[in-house]
Amino acid sequence: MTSDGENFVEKDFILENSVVLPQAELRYQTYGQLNEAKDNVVVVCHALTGNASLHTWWGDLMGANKAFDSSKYLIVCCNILGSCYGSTNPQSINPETNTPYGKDFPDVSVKDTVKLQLKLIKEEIGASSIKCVIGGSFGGMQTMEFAVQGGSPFVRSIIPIACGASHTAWQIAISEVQRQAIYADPNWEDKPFLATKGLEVARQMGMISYRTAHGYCSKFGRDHRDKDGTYGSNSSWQVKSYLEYQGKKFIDRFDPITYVKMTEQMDSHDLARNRGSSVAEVLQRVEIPACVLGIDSDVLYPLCEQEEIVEHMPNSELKIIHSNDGHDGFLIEQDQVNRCVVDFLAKHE
Ligand SMILES: CC(=O)SCCNC(=O)CCNC(=O)[C@H](O)C(C)(C)COP(=O)(O)OP(=O)(O)OC[C@H]1O[C@@H](n2cnc3c(N)ncnc32)[C@H](O)[C@@H]1OP(=O)(O)O
Ligand SMILES: N[C@@H](CCO)C(=O)O
Repeated sequence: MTSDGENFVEKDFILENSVVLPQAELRYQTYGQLNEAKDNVVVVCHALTGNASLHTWWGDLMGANKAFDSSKYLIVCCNILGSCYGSTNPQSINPETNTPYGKDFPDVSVKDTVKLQLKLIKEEIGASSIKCVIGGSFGGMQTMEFAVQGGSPFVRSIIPIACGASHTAWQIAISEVQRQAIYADPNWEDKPFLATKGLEVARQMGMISYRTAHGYCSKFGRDHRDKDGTYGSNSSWQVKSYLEYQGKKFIDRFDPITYVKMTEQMDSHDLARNRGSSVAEVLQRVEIPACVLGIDSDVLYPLCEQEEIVEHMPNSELKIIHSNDGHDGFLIEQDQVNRCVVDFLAKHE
């Protein structure tokens, strides 16, 4: 049984920074049914621009005997608080002003998103425990946070993919230049939802960081549009055309303020913040089984970050996804991801 997507609503939701969201809505979609013991829930967390419709972006992992087998599990895919795919976000109406929040949308952290997702799983879904939490990139950050915040025995296992224990200076830098592109748009000051040129450029930068030199060179080479093969002022590199296309496509599904706020939310990722110990100590306390997936060509969240997690988490193993395509390998190499998830879930039935 598949839901069309529903919203979990929490009144007066207190954020980590003490700001209160009068109405915090979280979009989610379910596949399958809760068993009698209420312990067959698999939670899937999506990446930066993803959504709760799991089948639209990880479809090859769904079906009989695959990772997300809805005849065995109740699969719950949760949106991120602040995302423009159905949850409360900068376009939502601020009940205090009856106008969209816009830039006044409060800062939401990964801890806040997971706090709300945990409430959804406990109060609305009614799970007695979660069999496994799985996610890549920003979804991996939420997965790690589930393990720490949800704790054992409620969260029984995790599969974080292509992420680290905290957002590093490298990742913050890459987020920041994307935000700077948006701030440089002439509309950002007074009509920020219309700062779409900046958003296009931000997405183009993102699309470079999600891939590799090898991937770009083998896909586009030095091809340009001039049919006669000459290079001149009217020619356009194929890679330029690709990035422009990706930028244009993106502004139909995202807005500049949400992009700024969502990338800032990723930057908040730090398992150790306000937990009175180092990242290593926090990881050492996560004793549940964990299968940590890294992509060998990922330049954005390099393998050393997944190795660090496995070094400290006592019951974890590292599996490597082989790809020429870098960070987006978790979306592209679906067969490899599927195999790792199926094997891990079978081992920890
Ligand atoms: C887990 C999550 O939450 S993320 C949610 C899903 N993420 C996304 O959708 C992010 C955006 N999409 C992507 O990043 C990618 O499409 C992936 C990862 C899903 C798949 O990657 P790929 O199959 O390698 O697609 P690729 O990056 O080549 O893009 C293909 C598109 O570029 C277009 N394209 C390719 N070359 C060119 C070119 N030279 N000029 C113009 N356009 C081009 C294609 O026509 C195609 O268009 P379409 O998407 O409208 O069909
Ligand atoms: N392609 C992914 C990359 C970020 O992990 C997205 O757009 O969400």
